[in-house]
Amino acid sequence: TTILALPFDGGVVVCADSRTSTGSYVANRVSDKLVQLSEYIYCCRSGSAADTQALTDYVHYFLNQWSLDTGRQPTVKTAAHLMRRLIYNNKDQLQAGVIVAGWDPVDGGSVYTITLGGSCLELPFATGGSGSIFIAGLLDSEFRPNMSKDEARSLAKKACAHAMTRDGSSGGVIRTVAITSEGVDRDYTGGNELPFG
Ligand SMILES: C#CCCCC(=O)N[C@@H](Cc1ccccc1)C(=O)N[C@@H](CC(C)C)B(O)O
Repeated sequence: TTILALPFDGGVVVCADSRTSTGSYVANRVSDKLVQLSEYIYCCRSGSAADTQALTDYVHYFLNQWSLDTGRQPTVKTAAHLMRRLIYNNKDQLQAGVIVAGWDPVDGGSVYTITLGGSCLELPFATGGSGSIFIAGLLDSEFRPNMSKDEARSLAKKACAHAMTRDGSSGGVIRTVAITSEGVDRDYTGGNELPFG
């Protein structure tokens, strides 16, 4: 997997490849690793498909319940710490490396990475999954705060494409979601490969 989250002026773009693998077999070449946790918050999944599906189901449920009780939207920080608690408290049974990112009126666009051990770090931008090692330097050199939405989306796709080329566990299409106060806007690049392509 290759996942990343890049804040920009007014929001954040999240990005992922679409490969689920079991060894060298590609179990799903069109997976969706970008999961909506609440109206303006998304989770980028890496690690065990099963564990991260269960974790995002729980956090989505908790945030939805909280919004129904309070009539408010949760902050990204709240979503990230809910996720962190679940991962930390079950660390011996989970394989989940996730990025929680989104927009809220308190902090604007923000990004939290949660490691396998359950530590939660807010970062200027984040990348994760097996493919992230190939693009750490590219992003260090090319990421700038306060880019435009289109600049951030283009950089995300460029970085993800390089990782998908080099990492055998990443591939398929490049999915992105741009999250701002106006809502969420999803797209994908690639696809239409021949069935054996
Ligand atoms: C189908 C099936 C069985 C396992 C599928 C399955 O979880 N694959 C994992 C790799 C993995 C992990 C832990 C145990 C085994 C196999 C996978 O592709 N993870 C990608 C992200 C998830 C969210 C799709 B990525 O991190 O490469």
